[in-house]
Formats: sequence, C-alpha cells, structure tokens
Amino acid sequence: MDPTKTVTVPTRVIGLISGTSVDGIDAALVEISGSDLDLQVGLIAGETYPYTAELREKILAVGAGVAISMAELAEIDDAIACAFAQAAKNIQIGHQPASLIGSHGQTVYHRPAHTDAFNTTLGYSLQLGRGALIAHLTGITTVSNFRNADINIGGHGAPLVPRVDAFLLGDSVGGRCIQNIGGIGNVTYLPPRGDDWLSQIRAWDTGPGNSLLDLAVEYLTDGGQSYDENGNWAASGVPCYSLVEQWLEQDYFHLPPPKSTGRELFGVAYLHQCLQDAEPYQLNPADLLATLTELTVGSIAHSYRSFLPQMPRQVLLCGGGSRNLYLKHRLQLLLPSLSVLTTDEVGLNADFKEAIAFAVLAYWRQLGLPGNLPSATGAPGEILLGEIHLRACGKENLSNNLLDNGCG
Ligand SMILES: Nc1ncnc2c1ncn2[C@@H]1O[C@H](COP(=O)(O)OP(=O)(O)OP(=O)(O)O)[C@@H](O)[C@H]1O
Ligand SMILES: CC(=O)N[C@H]1[C@@H]2OC[C@@H](O2)[C@@H](O)[C@@H]1O[C@H](C)C(=O)O
Repeated sequence: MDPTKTVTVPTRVIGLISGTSVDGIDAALVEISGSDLDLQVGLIAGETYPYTAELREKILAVGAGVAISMAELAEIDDAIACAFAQAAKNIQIGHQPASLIGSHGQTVYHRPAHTDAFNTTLGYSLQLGRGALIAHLTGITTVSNFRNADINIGGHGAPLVPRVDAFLLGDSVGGRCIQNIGGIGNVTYLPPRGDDWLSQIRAWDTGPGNSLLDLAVEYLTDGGQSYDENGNWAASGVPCYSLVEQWLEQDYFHLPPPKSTGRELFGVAYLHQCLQDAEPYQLNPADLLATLTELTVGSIAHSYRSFLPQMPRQVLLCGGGSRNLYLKHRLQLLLPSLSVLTTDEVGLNADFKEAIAFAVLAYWRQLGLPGNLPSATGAPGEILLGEIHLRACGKENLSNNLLDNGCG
C-alpha cells in the first residue's frame, strides 16, 4: 500500500505520556489528518497533570528496583491507568470530545536487547498504566503498549518519536537534529527531505537529560527542590572539565547507534558514582550542577560528532530541558556551527511534543500504518505499534463517572 494514498478524515485524538522524569502526565488533545508526508496535527489543548506525591514515590521506588508483590504491582498499574484516564477526561473539558487515545504509560523498566544466561537477545520494556483500564474508564478506544511490537522483532522499542519527528519536522532546506531533553536525552537526525530520505534518518538515546541534574538538586536541597529552574544554579558555578572528560569515557557514550537507555543506567546509583568521583575536586553545589549540566551537553555534542552522517543546520530542542537556558547556552557554545533553537520556534510545541507523538502513533495504528523507524530502533523492519483496546459497549457515559470507579 502507498501510505500517502490513504484516505483519512480529521480525527480528534488524545496523546498521554509520563516520561522518565516521572513529574506527571503530559496530555495533548490534537486534531490529526493526512497520513505521513501530508500529516497535519493541530494542538487544541496541552496540560501536565502532576502525579500525587505518593504515587510518584511508588513509581520511582519500583523503577529503582525496590521489591514489591504482584498484588502491589497490579495496584500501581491500575493507579497509573486511573491517573491517565483522569488526565484524558480533564483535557477534553470545554472541547469537542476525542474518539481515540494513544497512551504511552509510565516506563518502570527498560532493558535494551542483549545476550544473557538464557541466550536471550530480545529487549524488555515495561510501561505501566494498562490501556484496557483507560478504555474502560473513559469509554474511548485506547492504543497502548507501543514498544513491545518493535522489541518482539529484535528492536530496542525506543526511541519511537523519530518517525513522527520525520513527518512533522522534516525540512527540505537543510538537515535538522531534534533533541529531546527529558529525564533521558534522545536525538532524531533528519537529513534534508529528498529521495530515500526516510532510510537515512538516524536516532538514538544520547544519555542523561535532566535525570542526574534533578537527582542532584533534590540531594543538595534535602528534597526541597526538584530541578534547577532555567539552569540558574548551574550558571552560577564553573564546570570541572576533567570530571566531564572522565565521565564521557563511559561505554554507553561510545556505543554506536541504534541504542537506548534509561534510569536503570543514568539513575540514583550513577549519581552516587558521580558524587564519589567529584569528592577529590571539592566542588561547591553550583560547580557540581554546572559539571553535571556539562555532562548532558557534552554527551549530546560528543554523540553528534561521533555518529551523525553529517552535521545539521539546526538543532531543535524539546522536552523540559529546553527551558534550561544555561544548558541551551552551553550546547550552543559546544556546537558553534549550528543554530540551537526549540521546536516552538518552528511551530511544534516543545513541552507536548512527546504526548502529540503518541496521539499520532495511535492514529497510525488505527490506519494500519507502521510507527517505528528501523534505523532508530534497530528493528529489522517496519511494524504496527500498539495494542488496541476498544471502548466498552454502553460505556459512553463512563467518562463522566470516573470518580465512581475507585479512581478518586
Ligand atoms: N524551567 C525549567 N528550567 C530547567 N529545567 C526544567 C524547566 N522546566 C522543566 N525542566 C526540566 O525538565 C524535566 C521534565 O522534562 P520532560 O517532561 O520533558 O521529561 P520526561 O518527558 O519525563 O522525560 P523523557 O523524555 O526522558 O521521557 C524536569 O524534571 C526538569 O528537570
Ligand atoms: C523506554 C523509554 O520509555 N524510553 C524513553 C526515554 O525518554 C527519552 C528516551 O528515553 C526515549 O528513548 C524514550 O521516550 C521517547 C518518548 C521515545 O520513545 O521516543
């Protein structure tokens, strides 16, 4: 089938995701039409709904490897689904309702493909917040569990946003890197649009985004603050370049793409190692934050120099880290030949791009179009992503009754 010939009608879709920062659920209500080269997405509403402190703590604990019973796992899975369903309900208030939800869920574990004692080569990735419950509670058909189909054929199951980046941000004038800086950083390299353009796209996880910075701020303020607003604290310090150089020797940064990572590698234990490495340098808190910011920036610049087929004209930042002005300034200094902008500056909301992407992935799933990009995930081919949970018959009114379903 030629996907550009698919006949489509504008569809109102909700995209939902909570990322590796575990700061809350990003919800985007969008109107989508077209299929790929003619794909059009209009953002109607975007909102972040923070998790309760209790649920956030449980998610972080599970993600950090704290042992829980199967009953507790089921309970957290459903608590997350309830919070996602509530977010879907809230984002529609005052707007025409949506007919489809694409829910990424909450990643609590991600293991890229590898060989172990069982000779396993497939990766493993677990996103909680089951789509069946979201469909049941909202009465809206929900696509979820997007990563598994790609993983099941040998891919990393991540990153998945690159195919959406390609059709929303591809440019015929020059090459672009779309750099997400969430908890983890990931890049999509888009060569200038032309023949065989899709197969030349490259994408991978660059390493830590804000994850180490957020953990360090929490540690330095005894839990009083959760992030370095605009990078002001780091900006008042001086990076220790010897440490950055030492940290950049780490294997992950030298692994050729396709590759993916998560808090399993760049989480609490990694920060503790960084703090230990920093001890001989007696850094003050501002210097430590400047040094960790430089690790994020340095890992991005290093991976562009090592793995991009050619340097792009622009870097378009998105994700919460795009608001870190110090980080943005440092990246521009390390990549002087490129213009460092945000996706906002080319018309795509930088805060809700991932939520928008999962709305598009659900829409593609419904149209029967593939969602992965083999050059990004390492999968041997394109594949349909996501499981479809049909809205329950006679449940149309459920979206008004969420609080009666134990989700209050
Ligand atoms: N004004 C700001 N200044 C500095 N940092 C900010 C600002 N606003 C948000 N952030 C950072 O962005 C983070 C959240 O980013 P985002 O929501 O993109 O992450 P995520 O989606 O959870 O992660 P991922 O993309 O890895 O899944 C916060 O934890 C914080 O570190
Ligand atoms: C397993 C997982 O949740 N990975 C996330 C994470 O956060 C950023 C980066 O690592 C990316 O690979 C991915 O998310 C985005 C949404 C993606 O799949 O494109």
